[in-house]
Amino acid sequence: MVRTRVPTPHGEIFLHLYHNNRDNKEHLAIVVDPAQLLEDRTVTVTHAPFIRSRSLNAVWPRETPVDRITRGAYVGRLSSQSQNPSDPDTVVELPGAKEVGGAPSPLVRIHSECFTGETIGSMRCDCGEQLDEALRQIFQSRALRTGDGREVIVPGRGAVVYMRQEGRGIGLLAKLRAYNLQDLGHDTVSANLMLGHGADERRYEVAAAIMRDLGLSGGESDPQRDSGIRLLTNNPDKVASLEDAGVRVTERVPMVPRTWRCQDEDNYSFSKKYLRTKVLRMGHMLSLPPFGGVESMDSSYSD
Ligand SMILES: Nc1nc2c(ncn2[C@@H]2O[C@H](COP(=O)(O)OP(=O)(O)OP(=O)(O)O)[C@@H](O)[C@H]2O)c(=O)[nH]1
Repeated sequence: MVRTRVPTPHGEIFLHLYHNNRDNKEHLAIVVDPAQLLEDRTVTVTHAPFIRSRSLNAVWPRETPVDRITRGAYVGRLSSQSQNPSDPDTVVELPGAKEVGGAPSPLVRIHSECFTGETIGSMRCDCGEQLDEALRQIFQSRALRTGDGREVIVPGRGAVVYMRQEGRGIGLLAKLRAYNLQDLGHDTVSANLMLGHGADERRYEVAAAIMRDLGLSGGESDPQRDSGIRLLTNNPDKVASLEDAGVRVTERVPMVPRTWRCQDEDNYSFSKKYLRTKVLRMGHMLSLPPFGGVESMDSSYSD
């Protein structure tokens, strides 16, 4: 596993790159945890547990300090406290302030690769905006009240686990073929089935393993410190598959498409069939907007 640090307009994020023995892909975790950057000691923010990779921090047999630095395990800039995943419970303190409780659980998005939506801005789907919106929400700070009545701003924290599962797992070439079938009038589910694929071929065991490695599975040995995660998704299969794989999801946070939030009917026309298919054929947990009319759905193919 390799980690690197990336400054962004929002702040800094850590990229963790994972290899695995299930598929031949390099999956990513995009980790937002301000505790990792904490150097200003006028405000002490510690979290329980830290979003910290177990496999990265483990010392490998016979590795030299240089080996550790190149694979990203060098953590010299961090405090000894923030390196220790068994630190005590979340405490947010200002000098003289009492303890602050109720810091929210980390916010996590399991995001599937979409070259067309994320890289070239295709409006056939909402994948690009979902990635941006997930990071925006993860970075979002919260105000909490201290025991002595003051407000403390707690920086947002969480992760995007970025899975290389292009086209719901069928790959880019098959997805482009599916687009051609969609242009002939079929919806996303039928197009996949006509190509001999499943409606959704994604699996989530590798994502769950990455979350376990980051301490985000809710499987901490001490239940007092185990806050579980809040998961950003509308997809019931994703929630069920992660829970089956041992991840404790304490809250599902919906992702409402931008065109629905902004009642942007013009741009909704590009993704209308895609979004309606998610709700009507894939069971995504969203209420359709009261505008945009009705697009005919395929019924000739079923799972
Ligand atoms: N096969 C196929 N895949 C698509 C299409 N459009 C986007 N995708 C892929 O769909 C995946 C995103 O999945 P979605 O079903 O949109 O959303 P989700 O991740 O299941 O659910 P949320 O967590 O609620 O966003 C990415 O891998 C995209 O590449 C399409 O028309 N056909």
